[in-house]
Amino acid sequence: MTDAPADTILSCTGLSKHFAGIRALNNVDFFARRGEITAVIGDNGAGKSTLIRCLVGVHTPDSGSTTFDGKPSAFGNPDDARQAGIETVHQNLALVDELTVMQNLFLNREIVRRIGPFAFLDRGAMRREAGALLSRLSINVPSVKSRVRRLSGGQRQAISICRAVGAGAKLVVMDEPTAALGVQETANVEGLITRLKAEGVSVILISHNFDQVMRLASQIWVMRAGQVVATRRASETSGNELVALITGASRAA
Ligand SMILES: Nc1ncnc2c1ncn2[C@@H]1O[C@H](COP(=O)(O)OP(=O)(O)OP(=O)(O)O)[C@@H](O)[C@H]1O
Repeated sequence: MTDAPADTILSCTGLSKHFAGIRALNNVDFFARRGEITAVIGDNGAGKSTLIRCLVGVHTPDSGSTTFDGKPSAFGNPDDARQAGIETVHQNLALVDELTVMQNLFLNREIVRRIGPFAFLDRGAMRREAGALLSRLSINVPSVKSRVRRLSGGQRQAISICRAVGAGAKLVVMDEPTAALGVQETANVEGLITRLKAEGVSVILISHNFDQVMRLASQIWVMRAGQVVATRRASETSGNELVALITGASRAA
């Protein structure tokens, strides 16, 4: 493959993974550059999610090596990846419906104030920080006190992404972030992804939406049957070429 460039934030070499007779990943080399949006595309079952899950500690690869932020990174579980600065925004959003926007943003990283031997949740500080984060990322929700179950799909997706940024992610991995959204909400979430990039956050985006990939990504990786079959700068490819690479009509590597 193309050698990983100096500004690589995450990479893997020779990554393989099988499940009970299915070779889901076969000797995959991949990299994502710092501060860029990197897309991974491919047909159903191509191995996109398995690749991402191996990179963020959900699956243990059978073989191969990975690096993150300049260091070897064999994450044993997603918490280790999170500690290192990788947040994953899943298709089935991990938000708690009955909690407020603020509570979701600070889930498992609540701000605590200590007075003598006592510890209190500092709701004022969390409200202020939540408000500042939403406004910095131009996310519109009725209030930080709104229950997440009252929000639209696009607002919920935005809160998930916002939580990743609030947690200090250097890299946010998104698996089909707009698959369930309408046109306007998709545009809002795409705007947010672009703002992450402007803030210097690196993004890996799995998407079936070619137009979206061409609009957002700088580098596009194409997978087929568990392998990377091509990688392209978005500026040097076209929707037609990507379709040909995905289906195997083009064998260019
Ligand atoms: N936990 C698992 N157990 C068994 N097989 C699995 C598991 N996860 C993935 N696979 C298989 O591995 C292959 C790659 O699946 P993967 O989900 O990575 O593809 P994908 O490109 O993300 O597809 P999609 O776009 O449909 O999500 C498929 O054949 C899939 O059925």
